[in-house]
Amino acid sequence: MKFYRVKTAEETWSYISEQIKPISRTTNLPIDEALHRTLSNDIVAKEAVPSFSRSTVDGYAVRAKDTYGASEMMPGFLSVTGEVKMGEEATISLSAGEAIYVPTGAMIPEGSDAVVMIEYCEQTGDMLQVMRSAAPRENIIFRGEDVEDGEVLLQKGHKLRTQELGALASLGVREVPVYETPKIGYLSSGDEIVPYDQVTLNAGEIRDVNGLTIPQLAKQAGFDCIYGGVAPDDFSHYYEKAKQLLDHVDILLLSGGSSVGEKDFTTRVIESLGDGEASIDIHGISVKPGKPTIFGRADEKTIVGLPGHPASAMVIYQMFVQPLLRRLSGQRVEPIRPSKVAKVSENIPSTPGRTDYIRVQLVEDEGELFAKPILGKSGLMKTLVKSDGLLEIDSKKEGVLKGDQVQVTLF
Ligand SMILES: Nc1nc2c(c(=O)[nH]1)N[C@H]1C(S)=C(S)[C@@H](COP(=O)(O)OP(=O)(O)OC[C@H]3O[C@@H](n4cnc5c(N)ncnc54)[C@H](O)[C@@H]3O)O[C@H]1N2
Ligand code: MOO
Repeated sequence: MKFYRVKTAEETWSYISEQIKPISRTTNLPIDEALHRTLSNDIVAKEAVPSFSRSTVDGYAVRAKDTYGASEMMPGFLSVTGEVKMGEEATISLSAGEAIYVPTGAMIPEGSDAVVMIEYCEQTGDMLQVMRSAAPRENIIFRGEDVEDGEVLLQKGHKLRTQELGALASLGVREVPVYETPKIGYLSSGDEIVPYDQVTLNAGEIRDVNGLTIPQLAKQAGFDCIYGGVAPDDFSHYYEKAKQLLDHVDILLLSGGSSVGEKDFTTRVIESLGDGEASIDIHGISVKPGKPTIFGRADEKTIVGLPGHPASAMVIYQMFVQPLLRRLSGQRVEPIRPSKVAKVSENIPSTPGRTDYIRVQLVEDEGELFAKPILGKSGLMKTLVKSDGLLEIDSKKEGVLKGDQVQVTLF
């Protein structure tokens, strides 16, 4: 038995962005409940923001050209004809040679195209001395300068952060159409795996580490994840557990049994799931760690077979499952991952043709940041405990050299 349909890391990302479609269910949510959700439609502004031109300073609204040449030595003289009150309409308009007092945020009167700050003015009775010239548009936010009426403010697929919610609030949008969050199911497999809260172990048993780490990573990214327990290395029991879970979720994550051993049933389980078509699209990614990873589909739902080794499962989750979940939740663009630039502390060889994810610790030395490889087998959790992030060595390289500058993707 061999791996088949092995893909490179790049081919796997293309598969995710091209073959995986966002889940179709959408809902409308009040904006104060829509943080981190993804828009399922464009948001078109139905009004301009701001709806009136307003001053950004406390000062005098003027016609810019009336102030040209004004300086402390040669002030310009204007006559003050009134003031605009906060939150009220500017009822008077401004003519040549006139100035009207405006506080910060107040409406700019008709006829004015600039505001001179009070620091550069001196008012005596109705007479204003202006000691600095103002350029047209200076100190004014114009009507529609933030958002124009009819403008597409946000596009379908945009993930809503606090600043987007603020922009929606300014527009008076109270509800937004968003994709439903994909429901995730997670199931561990292996005769040796016991629940992680089991106090004593019998010979040969190990605790379900992935059953804790993977649902926690999903939770940290804002997804709900149903934990399905542990399936034994027995096709029909494994199949039954997976089938039950699949009925309630949009995506199923299976851990273990993804390799090519006699008891590695994950491929067969995926192929048998679903009432209609089921397929294995990827079996093996040319990466280290985590080569025995599976991407398949059954009943138009995505199923991922994660490698059993805990460090491999976490790396594959970070590099491939997380983008897959974002894609399923309708996100259009890949967000920028938090990363740090560091120098490699020692030569790290790698095999061309395979993308390596090296677990690294970031160490500061005399003001410089170094990426120190934490080498070790992918069954060892402590390699991840000691690490701050992953250094990717792409498949064309034979490694990185001591002193090379690299980007470390942080956990
Ligand atoms: N003949 C080959 N054998 C293996 C290959 C290969 O290419 N040819 N690949 C190796 C690599 S690399 C990995 S990674 C593993 C992945 O195998 P599986 O996905 O089939 O995982 P298992 O065999 O079920 O488990 C591997 C290892 O991890 C432990 N494990 C499994 N599940 C959990 C869990 N939920 N929590 C903690 N630990 C878990 C399991 O006990 C095994 O020790 O295959 C290699 N073999
Ligand atoms: O691909 Mo495995 O995860 O290296 O141990």
